[in-house]
Amino acid sequence: EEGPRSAPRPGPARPRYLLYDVNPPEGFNLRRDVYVRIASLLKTLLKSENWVLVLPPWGRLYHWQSPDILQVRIPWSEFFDLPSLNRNIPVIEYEQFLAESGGPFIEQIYVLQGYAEGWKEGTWEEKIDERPCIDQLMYSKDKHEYYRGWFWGYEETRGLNVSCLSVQGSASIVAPILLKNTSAQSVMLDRAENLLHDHYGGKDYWNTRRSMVFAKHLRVVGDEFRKKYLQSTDEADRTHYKEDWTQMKVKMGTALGGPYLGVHLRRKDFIWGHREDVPSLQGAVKKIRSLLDVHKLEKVFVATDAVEEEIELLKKLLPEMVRFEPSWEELELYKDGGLAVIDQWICAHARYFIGTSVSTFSFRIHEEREILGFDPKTTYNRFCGEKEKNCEQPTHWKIVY
Ligand SMILES: C[C@@H]1O[C@H](OP(=O)(O)OP(=O)(O)OC[C@H]2O[C@@H](n3cnc4c(=O)[nH]c(N)nc43)[C@H](O)[C@@H]2O)[C@@H](O)[C@H](O)[C@@H]1O
Repeated sequence: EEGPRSAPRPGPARPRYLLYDVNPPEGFNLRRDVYVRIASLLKTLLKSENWVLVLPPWGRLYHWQSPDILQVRIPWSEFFDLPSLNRNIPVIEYEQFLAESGGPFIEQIYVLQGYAEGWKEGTWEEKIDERPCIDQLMYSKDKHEYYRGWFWGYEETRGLNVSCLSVQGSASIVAPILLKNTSAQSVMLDRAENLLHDHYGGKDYWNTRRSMVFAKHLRVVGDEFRKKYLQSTDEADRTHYKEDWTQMKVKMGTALGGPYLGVHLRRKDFIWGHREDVPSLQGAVKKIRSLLDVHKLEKVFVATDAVEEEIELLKKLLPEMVRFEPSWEELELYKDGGLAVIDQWICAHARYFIGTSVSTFSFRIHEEREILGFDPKTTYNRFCGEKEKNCEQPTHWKIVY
């Protein structure tokens, strides 16, 4: 058999486990980006040893504020298709790690941090060193000398060793430390967002990104909504999807998209900071109306995290807007993460898309549309703030196969 699935795994039969976590305030779609960085580290490790990536359970995210539902210890399979991830790199869920490794212990934890002294201007160099911890540790020793920590809400998990690594560089810079400086069977990198991409926008980047296929049950919900409320089907829209991402390679400009405008309107913390690059609701609606006109579209699908008051105002300003409004049962079933996926999936299938400045939620929609084969002109668009002088549009990151 050919392809990444059959890639040989050198080394002993028993794998070593790589775990990671991200700074608590970071959101869902920033975390998806950190996964891509860690996946390229794992690819580097696999060149010399047998490693498996343990997927960090989702939960306790700042933005997941829906009341009355418990959103911790959520496995990746609730949002993503595990077989698809496994066609890129070997991954397992945390529960499987617990079962396989026989215990709640993570042998070595490295907390990644910057350099206390910063760096001198104009002298950027990649480096990594074991250093004293700068910030107060989020781990503490219990009476048995084991380390306790957040561990994704798994209260029985313990760390055996915790130390800090000052790092300035791309993900694979950690590889020599994992291969030579430690013999721990399981190693966790905390604050993994401190690592940069090995090669942003390159072939490995896109392979990993393409492997992050949304879970089928969420895609089905999005597809049914498109059909029912937006007259959008894959046949009519020329968005042909293959379940196996390794078999999918669409020529740019092939996809037409459904007869609607897709909008991602990020609010909450994006407006609380009074940022110049985010529009008022009136400004956004004005832009939406002009786009509907230019592209001769009648329907507009809006994905937003706006608070109830703002939604009410939006409804007044734009009565024809279509949104995915979950019932209580749907919310409980899909959770805030699943609703984000459904919104993104519907925006990804629109004839034309416009998003919010520097929101990773919008960036992930750009990528999804790039995978589906949309003309970049219909994708890399964002709202401008009313007072913004130089409203630069998002960069086109061309897919590489
Ligand atoms: C200020 C920064 O903002 C960054 O947010 P940004 O890139 O927009 O995007 P995310 O990292 O996804 O975080 C925003 C979260 O808010 C919710 N959300 C935002 N827009 C929508 C929407 O249209 N529909 C639905 N269903 N949910 C939405 C959702 O839970 C999403 O994961 C954070 O990642 C950083 O950690 C930091 O907080």
